[in-house]
Order: sequence, then C-alpha cells, then structure tokens
Amino acid sequence: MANQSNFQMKVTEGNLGYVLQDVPHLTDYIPNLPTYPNPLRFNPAYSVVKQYFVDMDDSVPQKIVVHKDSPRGVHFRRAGPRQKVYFTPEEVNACIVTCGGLCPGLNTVIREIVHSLDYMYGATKVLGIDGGYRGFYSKNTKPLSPKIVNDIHKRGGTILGTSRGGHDTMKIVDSIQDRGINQVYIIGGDGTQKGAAVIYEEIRKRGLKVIVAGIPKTIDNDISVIDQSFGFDTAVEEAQRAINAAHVEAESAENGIGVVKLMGRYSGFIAMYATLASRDVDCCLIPESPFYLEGQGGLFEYIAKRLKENGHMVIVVAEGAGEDLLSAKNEQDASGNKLLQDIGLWLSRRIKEHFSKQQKLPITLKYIDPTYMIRAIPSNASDNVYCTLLAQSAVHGAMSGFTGFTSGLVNGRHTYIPFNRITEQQNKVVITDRMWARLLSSTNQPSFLGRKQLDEAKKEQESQSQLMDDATNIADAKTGNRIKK
Ligand SMILES: Nc1ncnc2c1ncn2[C@@H]1O[C@H](COP(=O)(O)OP(=O)(O)O)[C@@H](O)[C@H]1O
Ligand SMILES: O=P(O)(O)OC[C@H]1O[C@](O)(COP(=O)(O)O)[C@@H](O)[C@@H]1O
Ligand SMILES: [Mg+2]
Repeated sequence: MANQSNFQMKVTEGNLGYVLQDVPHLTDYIPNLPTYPNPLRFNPAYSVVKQYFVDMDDSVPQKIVVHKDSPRGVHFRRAGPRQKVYFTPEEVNACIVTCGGLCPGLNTVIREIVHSLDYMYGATKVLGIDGGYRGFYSKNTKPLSPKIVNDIHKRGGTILGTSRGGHDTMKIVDSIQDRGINQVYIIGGDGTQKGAAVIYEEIRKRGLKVIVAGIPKTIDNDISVIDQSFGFDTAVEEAQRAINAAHVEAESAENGIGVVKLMGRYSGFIAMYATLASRDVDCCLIPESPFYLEGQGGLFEYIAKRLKENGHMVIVVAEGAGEDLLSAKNEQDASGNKLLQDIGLWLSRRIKEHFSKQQKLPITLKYIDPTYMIRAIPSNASDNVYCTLLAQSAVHGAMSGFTGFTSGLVNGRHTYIPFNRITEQQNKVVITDRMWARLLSSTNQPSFLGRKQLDEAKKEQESQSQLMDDATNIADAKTGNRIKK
C-alpha cells in the first residue's frame, strides 16, 4: 500500500519525566463545538457507580516496571466515558467496517458498538460497510440495530464481510462525507490501522466533524503497544485441539511425528503460547527464531534424539517460520502482505526424506494444518468480555470527541492510543526475552542460535528500545508536537 501517514502526535510533558502521548480531539481543528451532558448520568445502571466518569487527566503508563530514579515515561489517555459529550443522540450517524483477515471476536465487537451506541447514548443510526474498505465506495451499506446484531457474537467471521486491498482514501472520505457519517469505527489489524490513520488525516484536512476510531484486530497478536489482541486467547485455546490430535497420532505410531502449522505470518505468538499451554510439544518454530535442519544443533539431530528418547514427538510451526529456507516467491496479497509458501508441508517432506531415505529410520509423520479452522470460530468467553470492553471504550471515546485513536488495553487498563504508535512497528516475540527462554526450557529444544547470533539479537533488541526511548523523550514542550530526529 502506497499511502503514507503523516500523523502528528500530541505530546504533553509533566514533572518527573511524565510524557502523555495523546490522541487528537475534534476541538483541535474545529473550535467552539457545543457540548452536552453525558446521557449516562441519567442511566439507572451507571448513575449509581461512584466515579463512573473518567477524569480528563487520567492516564495509563506504558511501562509499569520502573526504577527508583527513572523517569515516569510514556502514558496514554485512559479510555472511558467523560462528563461531556460532543454529539446529541439524534446527530450520531455511525458506521462500522471490518478489514483484513478473519479473527474470532469480530462479530462481538460489531454487536457491542451497536449496543453501546444505542443503550448508552441513545444513538440509533448505525450502518455496516460491506466487505472492508472498498465497501465504502463500491457497495451498499447494511443498516445495523441492536436487534439485527443481537446473536451475532455466537458466530465466527464477520457479518459485514472483509477484504484486503481496496483502500482508496479519497473515495472512502467522499463516501463518508456524502452519506453524512460522523463516527467511523474501523476494526482491523496493522494494515487497517494505517488505512484509518490516512482517513483521519483527510477528514481533518477537510475540517469535518467526523470521528475515526480504530479497534485493533489481529489473530497473530502482532500489534504493538497493546497487551494482547482479541481473538488471540481463543486461537491459542483452539490450537490445543490440533496439538492434541497430533500428539495422539504421534504417540500411537512407532517413531511417530506430529507436525502442526499455526498462524503467524511475522510473529510467532500463537505457536509460542499454544506450545507453552500444551506441554505435549517438543519443538516450536517461529519466524523470529531462525532454524536449520542438517548438522550439529540442527532440527534433524534433535528429532533423532527425541525419537530415541521418547518414541514420538510433536512439532509446532508458525506459518512464517523458516522463510529463509524456502525459495522466495516474492508474491504479495492485495494489501501488500508477503504471500508465504507452506512451511508445514515443506518441513514434513524434508523430515520424511531425511529419516526414511537417508537415515533408513522408518517414521510415521502426520501433518495437521488447522489454520483457517482456528480463525473461523466464535470468540471464547474471555475474548467476548474483552471485545465488549474494547467496543465500549471506542464508543465512549468517539462520543467524547476524541478521534484518530485506537482503543487498546495497556497494562490491563483500557486506553486511547494514537494511530502512529500502533502502526510504527510490529509486535514480535523477542527471543532474548524471558518468555522465549521459558518456552525453550519447557520443550528442551535447541535454540538453533550460535553465540554470534545471540549477541546480534541482543544488540538489535537494545538498539530498538533505545530508539523507542529516544522517540519518547524528545518532544517539543512549547507546541507539544513530536520532533523527528
Ligand atoms: N499503508 C496502508 N495505507 C492504507 N491502507 C492500508 C495500508 N496497509 C493496508 N491497508 C488497507 O487495510 C486493509 C487491511 O489490511 P491487511 O494488511 O490486509 O490486514 P490487517 O489490517 O489485518 O493487517 C486493506 O483494505 C488494505 O488495503
Ligand atoms: O489467507 P488470508 O486471508 O490472506 O489470511 C492469512 C493470513 O492472515 C493472518 O491470520 C493474519 O493476517 P492479518 O492480521 O493481517 O489480517 C496471517 O497469520 C495469515 O498469514
Ligand atoms: Mg496485518
């Protein structure tokens, strides 16, 4: 995608190294907007809650582990309802769009946006955009009401449909303007949030009273800043069924090997957590940790060892793992994401060839690819609650006039995160971190890394956190705008 965002983050500094990386507000570019008392004041469910409204100055720290003398660091605006709102119920004309790949919980988020707008704020005009970004300009809208969406959280997928590619900023904003839409809820991953950022900028350029609110979606958990993405918990849980099947198959055969491929194009979180949860996995391969097959310390040597020790083994491989081992095709999907070859199939073939032909050790290998089955299921109970709170936060933020934000959980608190922080880098498993060490110690697999690679990985991690700290600390105190180095 060629679109580049020029998102200018609002930064406020306080005492003791406190930095608020704030989100835009309608009043930043439209002065003298009328405000109204939040209707939740009169809502019997919420009016009795002490301090239900969030203080304008509440913020949530990005880092919670700090040292005695260290600066307080980056904070995000705390999500939640404010005393004043910037829309009357009759005025709200909202729309919802889902983009990118499927993820458990999409329907729950749609449901809860519609319900929150209606039951909390009395806003009844909500449109569904059909089939992702291109639906804004190429398809009819679908009216959404609490009744229409009432049961959708029990279904997988998205009732609105989704797509990759098709992001045409001008056509999308023209459509928003022509339809008189004033709240745009955009549910999607890193690509989608980049698209949302450019839509917000164009809306601001045109001076429109239109909110752009993002809700982060990624089954791969590859969105940075937030604690975890919705649907991830469901995916890890569902992956257990495939791993169990692989284990049963492997255990029942002489020299049985079960190979399970899980999603994770650039980030191996599903594979890592599914492995840690299962305890039946002997080896987990992820994109962040390169591996090799032959020779000392390689995968074949480890497989031979496990088969000798235990008679069977289970391998979990994330779809983006071992990319350097496969011949590159350089193909992309409509959104510009790399199209990957099937690492699971390739690995299974190579293992069979090695053991049956070269080692003359008869093995029985079963390859299970549950990827789309995992992604297509409805969200589990805890993801449903999470989706509900994310959707409610987005609606509170929009009604309070905040815009250009993604609603996300940071250290267990709901926040509004500026788009640029969500899109600037991808969340990846850090192989020099404790979690990957826990995994290595639970499977006892080789790290496949030499001393040199470990040092390089550590250096890269240090320079990344240095970059983050630099970016965080440099802010123009007068204008509150970020200064680029
Ligand atoms: N840099 C970008 N600028 C504008 N739109 C983008 C950008 N990257 C992706 N998109 C759009 O966002 C949508 C979803 O992106 P995609 O990468 O497929 O999924 P995800 O949002 O799940 O990462 C697509 O319609 C795509 O055209
Ligand atoms: O076949 P599709 O629809 O392109 O989806 C496959 C990809 O979707 C993902 O699940 C996640 O992609 P997004 O979060 O970018 O939508 C990847 O793990 C996977 O490679
Ligand atoms: Mg993506």
